[in-house]
Amino acid sequence: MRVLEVDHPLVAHKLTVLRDKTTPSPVFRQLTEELVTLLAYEATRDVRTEPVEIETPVTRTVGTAFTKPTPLVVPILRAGLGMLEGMTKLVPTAEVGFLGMARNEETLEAITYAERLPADLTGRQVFVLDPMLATGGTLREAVKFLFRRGAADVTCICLLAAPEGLKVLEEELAGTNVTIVVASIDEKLDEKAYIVPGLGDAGDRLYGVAG
Ligand SMILES: O=P(O)(O)OC[C@H]1O[C@H](OP(=O)(O)OP(=O)(O)O)[C@H](O)[C@@H]1O
Ligand SMILES: O=c1cc[nH]c(=O)[nH]1
Ligand SMILES: [Mg+2]
Repeated sequence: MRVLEVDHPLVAHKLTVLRDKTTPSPVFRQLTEELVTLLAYEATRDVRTEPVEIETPVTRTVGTAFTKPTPLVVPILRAGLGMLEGMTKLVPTAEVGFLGMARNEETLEAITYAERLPADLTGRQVFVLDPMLATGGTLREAVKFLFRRGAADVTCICLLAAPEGLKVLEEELAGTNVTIVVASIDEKLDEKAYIVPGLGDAGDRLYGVAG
């Protein structure tokens, strides 16, 4: 497993506004999209491509195209949905599948309540979108599920990660082809397993408090 913390002033600035508790939902949604586009630029560095011959107005030349099947993007509902637009802007030909997962706030166990993915992911490159990597339980289950379906490699794009959650993933996903791309590795988790300093509940800040 590889972890890449993206160090860029634009990322740091947008993240600061995102963390601010006075930032309202519409701005939060816009900034999430913008941050994902910046992170996706780094996260897609190893996307599979092949040479393609094209004709410019001047001459024939060889360019670059995505290898088929194109990457599969998997936002983890709810909060990951806020990252989808930012990703598909950059990779418009990607296919999109969905995983609905929620962390039980008492047991901290992640449950899967929805799944809409191709049955066979053999050899596929998958990009998982989830803004928060806290205890790591949600991403651990999501990534294991994708490998069981045959995925070749999985890149997770997150806004924030806690060191505790990264440690869990390092241990449980050791030796697998997983990359975590994150805007910031924060300090720690608090007693409710929220990321500190964090940004609060990403799903609630994007979409309002869930019933
Ligand atoms: O690393 P973990 O400890 O598993 O926590 C991280 C998960 O918690 C949040 O989702 P949540 O369960 O709040 O669902 P939501 O997106 O519907 O708000 C977040 O979006 C992650 O999916
Ligand atoms: O800080 C956290 C932890 C889990 N989920 C969130 O949305 N925020
Ligand atoms: Mg939530």
